[in-house]
This record gives sequence, structure tokens and C-alpha cells, in this order.
Amino acid sequence: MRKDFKMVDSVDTSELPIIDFDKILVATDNFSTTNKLGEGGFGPVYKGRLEDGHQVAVKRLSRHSGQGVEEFKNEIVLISKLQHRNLVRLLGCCIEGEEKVLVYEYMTNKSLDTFLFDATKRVKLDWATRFHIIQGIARGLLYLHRDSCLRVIHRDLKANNILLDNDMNPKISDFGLAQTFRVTQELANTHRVMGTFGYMSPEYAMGGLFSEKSDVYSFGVLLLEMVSGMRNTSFHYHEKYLNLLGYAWELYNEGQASDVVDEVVVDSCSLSAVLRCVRIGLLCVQDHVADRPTVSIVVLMLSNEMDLPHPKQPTFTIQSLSDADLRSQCNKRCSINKASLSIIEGQ
Ligand SMILES: Nc1ncnc2c1ncn2[C@@H]1O[C@H](COP(=O)(O)OP(=O)(O)OP(=O)(O)O)[C@@H](O)[C@H]1O
Repeated sequence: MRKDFKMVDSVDTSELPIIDFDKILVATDNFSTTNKLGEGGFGPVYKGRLEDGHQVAVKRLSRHSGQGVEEFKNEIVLISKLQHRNLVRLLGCCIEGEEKVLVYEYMTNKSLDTFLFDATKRVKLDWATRFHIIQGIARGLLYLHRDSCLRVIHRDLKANNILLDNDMNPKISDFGLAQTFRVTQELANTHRVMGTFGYMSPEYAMGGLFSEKSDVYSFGVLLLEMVSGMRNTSFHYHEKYLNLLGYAWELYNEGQASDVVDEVVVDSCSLSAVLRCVRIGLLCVQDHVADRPTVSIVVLMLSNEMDLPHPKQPTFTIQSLSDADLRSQCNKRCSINKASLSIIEGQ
């Protein structure tokens, strides 16, 4: 382990309210199936109402979870120190015997993927709403990378981890894999590559190297998904065996980028604004870390405050047969290799 990091080996819950398990049972009606919102790598998530009337989302760590106690601790340690309008708020936790539970503010509109990739609901995402969401995610990411008391790399940015409140404000969630960096540190590596296939940068997926620019890569994928309404992990352009990134780049290169724009938003958008987003997305998914913009630059680019360079062709664009097999299990967290590293360091 690098000696300039500290392991997160115990959970300091002093800054976070502890909620009795009995109260959680009452709030969720004994984790009733009618209250179940869904299930992720951590375990099932339930809707609940605390005795003070607050609606909450309750994540119960499953014993069979692919993620473990390390991610649970990480989420508590990190998110209780972070506060921003584009990050989901952790309201409390419960550790009683075998039970490990996290209690979050309830997000009425659930996660972005449930809108964007749903044939009926995506119609509600006009371009103004999509752009509002994109800007909010970028601001949340900027806070993590630059403006919070810690310097945080999220490492699992994807549509499932963006929650939407009643007014469609986006909140980044799921800090189980997030890592903190020292101010001077540019790059770290891990033997345990964890993240989601289709959103991971090439240097992270293949070499375990991660930095702010790995989050920028994931943001670029998300941006192209928002523009196209298509999931990178399940998109197939069979004629040329291309994934969404390859397809978007080919169209951009041929001056046909408008063909990648979701038909649902075509009538509600300024085409030049959407094409600008395609270009920003392609700049974010460039192969070389140094070619990708920082999130602060992305925020400026989105607010139209600077000219955009031309993106280089990304190489992670070929749809091979084995990719297709992997993608059939799309959106499942993947973990390669062993040894885990949890790091915490103040800025
Ligand atoms: N705070 C919340 N408010 C409302 N719904 C939520 C909240 N948190 C999670 N959910 C819903 O619960 C479901 C499971 O979420 P969870 O974050 O555990 O997994 P995921 O992000 O879908 O997958 P993975 O764990 O693989 O990243 C999702 O459908 C999500 O919409």
C-alpha cells in the first residue's frame, strides 16, 4: 500500500445520526416488498417514512452483496463529510449485529436510467431538462474534485447513480467506490478494478489507473447517453461493430453528428447546443488522460464560455463478440482481481 494514504479501518459515525434498527423496521413496514424500490450491488433499497414524517430511501447491505463492508464504511466516511446540492444526502445509518443499513433522502424521481432508457418516460426528458441535469452532474463532480474539504474521485459515475428529485435536480449517489486524493496527487492505481462496464476509462479498465480524468471519461459517456437516449453498454451499430462512442465519433467526423441526437429532443432543442454537447462528450472520452478536459473546463465548456477543440478518435469503440456477451449483463458492477484499497486523506 502507498504510505501516503490511510486505510479506512473503522467507521467514525460521530458526524452521522445513528438510527435504531427498530425504527427502520417501522419506517419500511418490515422491509415490505411493496416498499421495495429496487436492488443494486449493495443490496435492496426500500422506501420508508421516519416517525417525524420524512420520506427516506433505505439501503440494506445484503449478506450476498458483491460489495462489502469496505464499501459500506467508505460511503459513510465520505458522504457524511460532503454537502452539495448535487450530491445525495445521507441522513443516518444503522449498524446492529449483522444488519448494516444506510438511510438517504428520498428522491421522488428515482435514478436517471429509469427515465432516460424507458420508452415511455424518456419523452418527459426534453432538452432543457436534460441540459439542466447535465450541468448539475458537472457541478456535483466539480465539488468532489475541487471544492469540497476532501478531493474525491467517484469511480462509478453512471446513469443509475444519478438520482432525480421532484424538480428533476440531479444528485450524484453511491460513494461506495469513491476514493480521496491528496491535492498534489494526479494518479493512483489499484489491483482491484471496480466500476461499471461501459463507463470505465481505458487506463482504469486495463491498468487499474484512476484519477479525476477517469470520472471525466465516465461523464463523457453519460453526456453521450443523454444526447442520444441510448445506453453505451447495450448500443450496437452492427454494420461497423461500433459501440455508442464509436458511432457518435464516426457521425461527428463525417459532419453528421445530428443523427446521434435522440428523436425525442430534436423538436425541443437548439441543434447547435446539442451538437456542442456531443463534442464535449467526445472530448471527455478521448484515450489519453492528458487530452481530456478537467471538470472545471467541462463546466466552462457547457456554459458556452470557451471554444471547443476537435476531439481525437477514441479507440474503445469496437463492438466485439465478447463485448456483446459482457454487455448482455449490462450495468452489473464488475470487479477484476483481488486486494482492495480504501484511502482517505484530507485536502
Ligand atoms: N435515495 C433514493 N431515492 C429514491 N430511489 C432510490 C434512492 N437510492 C436508490 N434508489 C433506487 O433504488 C434502486 C437501487 O439503487 P442502488 O443505488 O442500490 O443500485 P444501482 O445504482 O441501480 O446499481 P449498482 O449498485 O450496481 O450501482 C434504483 O432503482 C434507484 O432508483
